[in-house]
Amino acid sequence: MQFTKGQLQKHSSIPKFNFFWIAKVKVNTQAVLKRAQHVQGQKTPKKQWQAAWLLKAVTCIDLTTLAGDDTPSNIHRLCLKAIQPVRYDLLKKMDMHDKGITTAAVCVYPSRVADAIKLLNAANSSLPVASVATGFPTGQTPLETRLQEVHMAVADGATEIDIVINRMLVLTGQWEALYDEICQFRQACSDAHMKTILAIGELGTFTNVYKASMVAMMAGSDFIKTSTGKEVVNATYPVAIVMMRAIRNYFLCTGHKVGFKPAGGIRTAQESLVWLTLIKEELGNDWLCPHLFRLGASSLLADIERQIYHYVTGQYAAYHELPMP
Ligand SMILES: O=C[C@H](O)COP(=O)(O)O
Repeated sequence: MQFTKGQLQKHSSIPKFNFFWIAKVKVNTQAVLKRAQHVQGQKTPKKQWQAAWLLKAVTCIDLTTLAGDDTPSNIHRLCLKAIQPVRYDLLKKMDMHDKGITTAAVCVYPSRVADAIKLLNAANSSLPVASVATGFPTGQTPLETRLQEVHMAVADGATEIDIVINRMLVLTGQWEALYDEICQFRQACSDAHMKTILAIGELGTFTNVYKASMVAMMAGSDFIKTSTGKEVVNATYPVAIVMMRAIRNYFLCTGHKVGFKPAGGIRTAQESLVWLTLIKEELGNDWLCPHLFRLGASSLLADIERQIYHYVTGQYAAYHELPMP
């Protein structure tokens, strides 16, 4: 299940930096923590409803590999898994084999974009290739280098770019400079879908997370994303609530829907159900689709397929029965 270019929402004109939207913000930490605790304690769907939600989660995954030892061969295996994320016979038993279920995208380093494009073209697949860029994961390279990286990933065929923000600009309160930098990334992305990674584990406070979310959206991000997966703290529910409230407020102010991508440390099917519940409750059903919600994960799919196997067969799969990339 893929989205077309037409479904990707682009800001028709990038709104100007509006200091008023962030000037007096103060996040109520206790209220956020209480809400996060509540959502984790809620019951999640069971039986066939759980299986349906898990398939929905699969279609929202950016299947990721971001490792120093990535090679063309593991990128090829990743792409094949993204094209057929759940075993055909399991989908057939669920009568879902002809529904075009794929992950939302594959996500790789810029140097591996060409490998992914090559395999996907050979497999006649139009699955999007996302690439991290801008000095991922720290963003600590000169601006020119970061911009060049975006240009190169786009030139190699990435249609989605996951940029990282400059945390120094957040921690020193330089909001307008942060806006200017993200606007430059937006321009460099051209028609590519831009997901802005806040690296929430390094922003210090919930208030900074809210402000950075707002600035990233003002600068034309299609998605805001929690983390690189390389920080000590990655996707957490309290931070997600702060980011989702920023998305909601931005929508109320502008009428523009920005997507949300939690990433980093999401490994179990049960967690994916909590994420889907949270997005449904905080932002509504419109966000329950790959063009407004992604799960950035390298190993989540393995557990989801395992749970689907259990739902279909009543047994847990041995490792060799569900090969992973
Ligand atoms: O953007 C995706 C993350 O880097 C994946 O993190 P993970 O390996 O903890 O699933």
